Amino acid sequence: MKIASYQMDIVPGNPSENRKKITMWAEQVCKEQKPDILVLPEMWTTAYTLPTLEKIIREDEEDTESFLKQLAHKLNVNMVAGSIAVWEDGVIYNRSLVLNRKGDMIHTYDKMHLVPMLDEHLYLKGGNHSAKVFELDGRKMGVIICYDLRFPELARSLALQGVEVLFVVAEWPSARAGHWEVLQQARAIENQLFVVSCNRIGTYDGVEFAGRSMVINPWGDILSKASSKEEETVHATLSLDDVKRIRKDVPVFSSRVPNLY
Ligand SMILES: NC(=O)CCC(=O)C(=O)O
Repeated sequence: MKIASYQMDIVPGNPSENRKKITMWAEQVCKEQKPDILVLPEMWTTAYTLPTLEKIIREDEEDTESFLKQLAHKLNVNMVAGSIAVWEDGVIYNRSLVLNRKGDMIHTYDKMHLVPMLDEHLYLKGGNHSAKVFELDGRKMGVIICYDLRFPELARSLALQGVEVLFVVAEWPSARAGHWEVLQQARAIENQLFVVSCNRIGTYDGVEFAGRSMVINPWGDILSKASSKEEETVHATLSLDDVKRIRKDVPVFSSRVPNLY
């Protein structure tokens, strides 16, 4: 299974420019590499333009969900389309979207842990539905959003639902870049699954973002990793049978004693 993760800079508060960037990138990467899954970062239509987010979303002249459906269908590619700010019933959610090759929206997830360090809780509402598994090309996967990475219980609950690939879509700041790398490896090792991340680069409102998007195998090895400052695509081919093999060699799941903790 071939992955292409787009470590991009985001034009703040300008959904149409960001849609254009993604169209150009997706068309090129699909033509040259023929990936099975494209991955985008967190809040890629707007960046963290939190105080003006509602205005930006309401004035956006195109529906991003329809845009993504058309793109996935046209390119015959699955998309873990990062997350976007969605205005619904008077509140804003940070919502992750997943589409299959036919352009069907097969999964959504609203970020449940809002990040206090970026004041997200002052402007957004946290999701109150548990994270669920989705299937792309017949394999079980899950997606979490940025700060969610700090909560091992969430990744474990997805692993227990059978997830083999965990996507982490992010706008993770450089100030905590060390945590970004180690936590991804920890989630991959403890849950014996692939971790595929997509972080943004660039700076907004004085915050510099860390890049370093990566793909990690279920043993914890980094298969592919982007730089900290450049727009680039992280490519990797996932051998999904490694999940079963590693879980057999180190049988963590059958050694658990959840009644004791
Ligand atoms: N966008 C985010 O959720 C950032 C998370 C973060 O800065 C951290 O966990 O540290």
